[in-house]
Amino acid sequence: MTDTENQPTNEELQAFVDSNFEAEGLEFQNWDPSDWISDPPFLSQINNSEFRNWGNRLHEGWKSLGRQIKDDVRDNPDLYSIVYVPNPFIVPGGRFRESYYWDSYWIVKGLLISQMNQTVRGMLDNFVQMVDMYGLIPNGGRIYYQQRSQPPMLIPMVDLYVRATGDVDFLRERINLIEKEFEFWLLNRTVSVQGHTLARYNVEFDGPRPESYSGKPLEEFYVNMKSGAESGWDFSTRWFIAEDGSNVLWNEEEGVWLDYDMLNSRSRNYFYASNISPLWAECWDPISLQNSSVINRVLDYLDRSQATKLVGGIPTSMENSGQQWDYPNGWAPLQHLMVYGLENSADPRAKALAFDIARKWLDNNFAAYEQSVPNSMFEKYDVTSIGLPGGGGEYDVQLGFGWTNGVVIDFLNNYGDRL
Ligand SMILES: OC[C@H]1O[C@H](O[C@H]2O[C@H](CO)[C@@H](O)[C@H](O)[C@H]2O)[C@H](O)[C@@H](O)[C@@H]1O
Repeated sequence: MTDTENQPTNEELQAFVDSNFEAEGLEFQNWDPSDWISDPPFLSQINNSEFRNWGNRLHEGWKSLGRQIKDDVRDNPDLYSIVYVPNPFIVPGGRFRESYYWDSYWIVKGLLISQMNQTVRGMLDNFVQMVDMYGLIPNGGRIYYQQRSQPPMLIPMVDLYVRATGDVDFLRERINLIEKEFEFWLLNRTVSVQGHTLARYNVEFDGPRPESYSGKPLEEFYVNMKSGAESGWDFSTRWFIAEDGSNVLWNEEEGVWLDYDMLNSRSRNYFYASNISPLWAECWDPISLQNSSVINRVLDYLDRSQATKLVGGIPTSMENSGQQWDYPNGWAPLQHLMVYGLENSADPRAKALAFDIARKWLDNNFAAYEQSVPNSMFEKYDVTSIGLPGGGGEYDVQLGFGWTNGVVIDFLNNYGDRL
């Protein structure tokens, strides 16, 4: 910096990086998962032979997305940006070469169907260790992600694991740290609205996101950007209109849960695929919301929104902003939340819609897989067509792809006998 009077050119910066940093990926060693089996039982339940072969390829894909951190990172952590964790894990893929917190829920879902229980156990232990080290689970497994988390999925992940394996001792032995993560959210990410406690994403650190430096010197801007990233929806018009915020979220006029604008004390009437996530989380109050009518009202809302009419799945929003968490992109986790929110309601009309969304999503992902060379799974898809990856935002669409593969394996497992 002295040589360049604190004004290095891009070329000088690149030359410094090349001569002082190792190439990417050298923090890992080979890993051959010992719990990987050929021909896991879920494949035999898939009637369509093309889908069965595809499911098999995705099951094989866990090996190429698996990573084990080498011992030198443990011994010399200051030389690396990756957070040392002892157990192997599955990464999303592409530019995302570390573990990601909320992505792992859908990865775990797929791994359990692939019967890779030991891998899941290790991944959960890694997360529990991060809670112990940092008091929260960082957005991703890099030291520069320590200031913020992502949608809190540790408890749902442990729930998936314990239900699949019956390993209650695992939970018993780690319950204190699992509770510690829950307390982090209660203490640091809640606000009181109309006498209710609401959770929100809120990262009160200034400075730009370290992984995506842009140089705009505005503290509030940075806090908003990081809070958006903590939501996992970086970025979307959902965060650009006003601040985001049971009963406070339920909107009686629309018949659905909406984001809440705390500045203006009112609902924000925009379609987001997350609007029906209370159905998935089963956290709505059947008594005050009159159980029987809620599902019908939500189905009518979805019908009016037009979001269920697109050929390739559910869009993230209906705003075409050029951001990646907006129309016309569909993301695997949002399809999954929508499908199981509807499926678990046990209402016949809702279950039919759940199947329709799952089928459209599979058709879209499969066509894109078949049409790409080499055959690829994508981070997101365009849901206004069949067979095209999504786009927009601050980086090119990534291939791999952890949560996409997990959701496809889950849909094939659940609906494969009807496809
Ligand atoms: O699939 C991994 C994650 O990918 C996106 O976000 C990540 O990249 C952003 C840009 O570098 C970064 O700001 C963010 O914090 C990362 O998580 C996606 O938006 C995430 O939902 C996803 O977990």
